[in-house]
Amino acid sequence: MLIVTSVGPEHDAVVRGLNGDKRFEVLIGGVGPVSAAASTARALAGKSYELVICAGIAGGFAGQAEMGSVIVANEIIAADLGAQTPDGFCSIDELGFGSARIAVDAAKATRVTEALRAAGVATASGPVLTLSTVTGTAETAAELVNRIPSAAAEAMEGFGVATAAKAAGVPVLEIRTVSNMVGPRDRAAWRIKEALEALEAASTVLAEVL
Ligand SMILES: O=C(O)c1cccc(C(=O)CC[C@H]2O[C@@H](n3cnc4c(=O)[nH]cnc43)[C@H](O)[C@@H]2O)c1
Repeated sequence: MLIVTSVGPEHDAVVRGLNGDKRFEVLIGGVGPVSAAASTARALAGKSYELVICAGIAGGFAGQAEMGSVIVANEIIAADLGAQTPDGFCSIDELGFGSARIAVDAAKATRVTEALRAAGVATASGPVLTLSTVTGTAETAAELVNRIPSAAAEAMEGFGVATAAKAAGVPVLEIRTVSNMVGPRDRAAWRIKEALEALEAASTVLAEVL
C-alpha cells in the first residue's frame, strides 16, 4: 500500500504510527494537487500497489469536523476545478469536461471509519475537498458550503493523488486530521502539533485494520 503525504512532518507522523509495518510505503508528494498527482503517478509507474491513501492534515468545516478529529473521505472533490460565471461557480461536470469527483474505496473507508471509532478516535466521514488555494475568508467558506453542504474538510492534494490512482486502476482513500477550521485566515489558531499526533494515532489504526 502506498501512503502519499504532502510535507515531511506528515510523512514522519504516519511512519511513527505504522510502527515499522512493511506493507506500507510512505511518500512525500509535495503541496498541492499537481505535485501530488505527479509524485503518485511516478510511484505507481515503478511498482504495483493494492491501495493508495492520501493522508495529512486539513481544514475542517464547522459543524462537520472538530479540531484534532479524523476525517475519512467518502468522496474526493476538486472544488475549484471549473469556471466562474456571472451565475456562480460551474464545475467541470456541468461544463461537460469530465468530473471533479472521484469515488473512494467505500468498503475500506467504512472499515477504517469503524475501526477508528472503536479505538475511541473522534472520526467523521464526508467529502474532502481539494483546493489549490487554502480558504481564507468567511465568504469563500460559505460559498463552498453552499455548493457542497456535506463537505467535511478541505486540503490540497486528494484529487491529485486520486487522479493518479484512478488512472492506474488502484483504489484510493483519503484520511485527514483537522489542524484548523475553514474560514477567515488565522494561522496562530492552527493546531498542527495536535493534528500530527492524531495523524500518527490514525496511522496505527490503519495498520491494524487494513
Ligand atoms: O499557512 C498556510 O496558509 C499554508 C499554506 C499551504 C500549506 C500549508 C501547510 O501547512 C502544508 C501542509 C498541508 O496542510 C493541508 N491543509 C491544512 N489545512 C488546510 C486548509 O485549511 N485548507 C487547505 N489545505 C490545508 C494541505 O493539504 C497542505 O498540503 C500552510
